[in-house]
Amino acid sequence: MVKAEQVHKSFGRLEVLKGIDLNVRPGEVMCVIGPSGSGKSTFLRCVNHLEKIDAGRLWVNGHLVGYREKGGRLYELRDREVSAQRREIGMVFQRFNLFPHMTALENVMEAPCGVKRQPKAQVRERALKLLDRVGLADKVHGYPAQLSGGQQQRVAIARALAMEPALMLFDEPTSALDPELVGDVLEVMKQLALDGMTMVVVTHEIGFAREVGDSLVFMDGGRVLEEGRPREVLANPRHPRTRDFLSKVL
Ligand SMILES: Nc1ncnc2c1ncn2[C@@H]1O[C@H](COP(=O)(O)OP(=O)(O)OP(=O)(O)O)[C@@H](O)[C@H]1O
Repeated sequence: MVKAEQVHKSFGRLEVLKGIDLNVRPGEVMCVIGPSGSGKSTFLRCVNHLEKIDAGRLWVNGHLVGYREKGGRLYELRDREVSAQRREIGMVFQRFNLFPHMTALENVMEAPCGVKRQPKAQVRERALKLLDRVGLADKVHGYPAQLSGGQQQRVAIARALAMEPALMLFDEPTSALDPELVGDVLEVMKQLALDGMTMVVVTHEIGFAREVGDSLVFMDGGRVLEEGRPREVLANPRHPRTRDFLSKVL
């Protein structure tokens, strides 16, 4: 589902990813932790075609990101090919990015996907089901300003799911929330994982990583310094930088 081989990415002279090797198999949940500026978001953005990698190879949902391989040569993808591949990926950000002038239902119905070509009644039906799935059946006509941060984030998750993605990316989805609202969002994410969704989750929620993650990755300085089963990494971090980081967040 996601396979990174020696992925490098720089912004000008700042090298942000310095040879990332990672593998997320179908149905797996990979949680990524690490200090601020370690390259976690940049990696997710590369997976979602929002940034171009400088070197290495990155496969997402079976496609080589950004390129088509033919006869041993690489050809850059056209915009519509990139769009088609991006529709197989749902992404949820720290900030919910909802349209403020649209209700929860309208926000989910607006999801950028092939669904748009379906009859409106069908799109609406599906959006209602998704809002029910994230526990917001009674809030479908609420505007973002009338919803709590946690409810807005659950609308954002429903909107990402409307594309029927094969892969969900979460970039610190609970960091902007008041502590008492975090649990509901994590519960929705846990349910998704139990339903078999493949997920990459950048998070500071160590409890979620321990309980739900199939693997835990520690990134620092643009490198993966440690990767393993969450319980093993958390109980017995091998790299001193992982140990140091965990001692601050646990
Ligand atoms: N578009 C950009 N242009 C220039 N520099 C960037 C850009 N995006 C990210 N960076 C820099 O790349 C580095 C890694 O940023 P990134 O957001 O990937 O880190 P992170 O581990 O997700 O951090 P945080 O936990 O604070 O979100 C930072 O130094 C950041 O300032």
